[in-house]
Amino acid sequence: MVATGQITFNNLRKVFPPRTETSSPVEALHHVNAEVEPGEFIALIGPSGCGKSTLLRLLAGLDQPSQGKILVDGNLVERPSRERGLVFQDPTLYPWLTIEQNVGFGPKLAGEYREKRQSIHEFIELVGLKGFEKNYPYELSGGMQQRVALARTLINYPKVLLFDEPFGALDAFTRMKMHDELLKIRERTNITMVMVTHDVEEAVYLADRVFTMTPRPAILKKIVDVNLPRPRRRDSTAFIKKKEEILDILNFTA
Ligand SMILES: Nc1ncnc2c1ncn2[C@@H]1O[C@H](COP(=O)(O)OP(=O)(O)OP(=O)(O)O)[C@@H](O)[C@H]1O
Repeated sequence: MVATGQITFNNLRKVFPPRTETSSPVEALHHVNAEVEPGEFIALIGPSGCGKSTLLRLLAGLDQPSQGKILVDGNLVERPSRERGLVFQDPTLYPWLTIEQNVGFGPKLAGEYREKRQSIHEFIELVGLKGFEKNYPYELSGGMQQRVALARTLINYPKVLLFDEPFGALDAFTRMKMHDELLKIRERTNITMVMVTHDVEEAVYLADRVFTMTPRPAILKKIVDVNLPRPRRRDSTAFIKKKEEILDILNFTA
């Protein structure tokens, strides 16, 4: 099987035009160059407003770079595609549809519901929601709703999964559980994952490499290889050292 989900950021720059006649253009990304290997887990971390979401939106094809380009498996990213699934902090499920119908919504629109019926159930099981197929979103906890959002994206068999602070609204215990679920899904699917996070611990727990970004205009300051064996222990000396290394790069004292 050919490994897919390789990403190239090539001299990427994004400048937003001035909002008013007296304001200046905002340079959100300044010549970002990087490669992501198929199946890699990348965390993007940096201060608020530094351009992390902008980078993710460009990768999703929701916006266009001012200069440079993004390639996925050698193909130019020009528009959104089911090959690049996006998961936000807010799961935005359809409240009037059951879990099964939410996950099957995309396939239904594409006229593929019958072919994908089995996959819909497999993905619901994969995210740990077997038995909740007929429930409605309001009957689920925040963490469970986020799992539905994940299953709804996975049903498209994306090559790349993009996360914008997906667990930011969850309590600490649920978040830790979701981390392990996500790593299990990655092991099973080998999908490349790119996650924007504010949480250094989350980045070190999940990622193979952490891209640290500077304040505006965001440049990739340093790429940190996490290089810790899995499963990772949050209380191990090596884990704590890695967190400190990243906090140092971001100019925070640990
Ligand atoms: N559509 C837009 N028009 C003008 N400026 C924008 C637009 N989108 C983002 N920006 C600006 O670009 C900069 C980067 O924004 P971005 O949302 O990417 O930051 P971020 O690192 O994700 O922030 P946070 O961590 O707070 O979510 C900010 O200064 C923001 O105000």
